[in-house]
Amino acid sequence: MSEAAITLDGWYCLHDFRTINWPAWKSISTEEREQILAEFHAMIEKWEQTEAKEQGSHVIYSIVGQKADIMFMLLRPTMQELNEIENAFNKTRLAEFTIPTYSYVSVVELSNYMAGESDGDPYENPHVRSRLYPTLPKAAHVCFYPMDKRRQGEDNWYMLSMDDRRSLMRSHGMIGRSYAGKVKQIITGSVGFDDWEWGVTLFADDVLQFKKLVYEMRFDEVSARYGEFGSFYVGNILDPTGLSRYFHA
Ligand code: VOV
Repeated sequence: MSEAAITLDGWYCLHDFRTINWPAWKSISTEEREQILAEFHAMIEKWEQTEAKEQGSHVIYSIVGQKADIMFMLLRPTMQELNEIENAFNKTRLAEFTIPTYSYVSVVELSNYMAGESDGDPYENPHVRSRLYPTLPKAAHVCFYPMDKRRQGEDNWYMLSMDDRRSLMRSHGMIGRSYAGKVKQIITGSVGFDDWEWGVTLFADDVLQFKKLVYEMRFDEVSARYGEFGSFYVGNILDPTGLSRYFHA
């Protein structure tokens, strides 16, 4: 048996995709819409308080194309809290005008492929902590997709030695690092939680950098040979003002 990678696991993560029932939303009065949005904004204020206390984080994006209209990405210390938020949203009036379209459950993950020698508990290391328990960037754009590492015939990631995987991941990391300041990645592990092995969430102010990064990685062995990918979702940030504009009928 190959040596398993050791993961460090941080906050639990829910990507919640909804489609808006625009005809139903437009059919109600302006006054009713305002009441519904006030209830929704009050819920977001609570999320903001949680984020300010560094007990979780969230972002909301408008999704481009027909796979979904809106995405909530939520980070919380426990799976229970994620579920409570999901249920609380489902009980708001606004949820009556949304149709769940896709969701992804995972946990922020760091693997030990690039870990250097360092003493002590990594969970006490401030740099590691900032990656495991991140405040999500409020970047202009997001790109989300789930992925697996292939297990087919000669191309079985899970049969490679630790040294081989480490060397492949080093090359991956070098490409990633050349996008420093342009793209920020949050890798969430979902083995045992959802249908794919990882969720990849990328943040950038220049949307074209997603295409450049993902394309460049396609030629790198770890993606070219071992990467399998699900559907891609790309979106534009919705801050509180943007949200009000978004729901303005
Ligand atoms: C901004 C770019 C960027 C950077 C800097 C970066 C760096 C790194 C490092 C250093 C490491 C390993 C240690 C750790 O930190 O966990 C990883 C790990 C990982 N990555 Fe990555 N990645 C990036 C970006 C990046 C992208 C775009 C993708 C999708 C691949 C593609 O082809 O579409 C990806 C995937 C992953 C995955 C699935 C893992 C876990 C693999 C495993 O088997 O455990 N990643 N990644």
